[in-house]
Amino acid sequence: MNQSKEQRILNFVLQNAVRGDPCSVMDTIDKYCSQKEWAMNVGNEKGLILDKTVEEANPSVALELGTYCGYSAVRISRLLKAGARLLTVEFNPEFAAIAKQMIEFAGVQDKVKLLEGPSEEIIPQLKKKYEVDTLDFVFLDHWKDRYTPDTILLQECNLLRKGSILLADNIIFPGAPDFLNYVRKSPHFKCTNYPSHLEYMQVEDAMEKAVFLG
Ligand SMILES: Nc1ncnc2c1ncn2[C@@H]1O[C@H](/C=C/CNC(=O)c2cc([N+](=O)[O-])cc(O)c2O)[C@@H](O)[C@H]1O
Ligand SMILES: [Mg+2]
Repeated sequence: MNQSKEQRILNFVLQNAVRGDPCSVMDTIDKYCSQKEWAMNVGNEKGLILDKTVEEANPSVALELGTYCGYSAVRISRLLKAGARLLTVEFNPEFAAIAKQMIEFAGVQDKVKLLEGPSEEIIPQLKKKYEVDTLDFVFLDHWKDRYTPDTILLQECNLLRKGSILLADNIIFPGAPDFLNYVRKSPHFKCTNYPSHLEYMQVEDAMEKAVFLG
């Protein structure tokens, strides 16, 4: 059975990146996806916005929705302080298996916990099953029509505290119009837009930061 694109990306990393070096893994994925096969990793341009936002949040507990191949899980976890952790959620078993290997190869497995399942089921389990009090940082990069319901669910589950930072990918392309409308109209969020470009393409995109005001 011929390999999936995601398997080809992982193999390229295993054969070309430096084991235990997160930057090498990120650069190798970016090289493959810009030169060989496009894939929906956040990429290096929007990745820098992600880096700055993670550094601003300096999270003890971070959540990512939509692990895919693990590119942003590696990107985020490499910046976490000692003892901090990233919980990343992925419901496609094939992608989860790829991401697990990517995270281990990068050497960040001690900081990352990959939770396999749909976000709508996992979010309500975070407090009791995964011993989360509140989330300091949330990266939204899963199906775009899930951004709003999951943001509401995070609030309903009391997982956000005053100052929790949400960062959403793909505000322009593919677009998350209902999410943008929701957070910008809500009195509970202070929003900032970061214009950028779609990963590996000369297409306009943007990220939106939404700080929870309590
Ligand atoms: N409710 C849920 N719970 C858990 N995992 C879930 C989930 N919904 C989706 N996922 C997973 O998150 C990833 C989806 C990303 C959608 N991004 C995209 O569709 C996307 C598309 C483009 N694009 O088309 O240019 C560019 C981008 O940067 C993109 O992020 C996949 O790995 C999928 O299995
Ligand atoms: Mg994305």
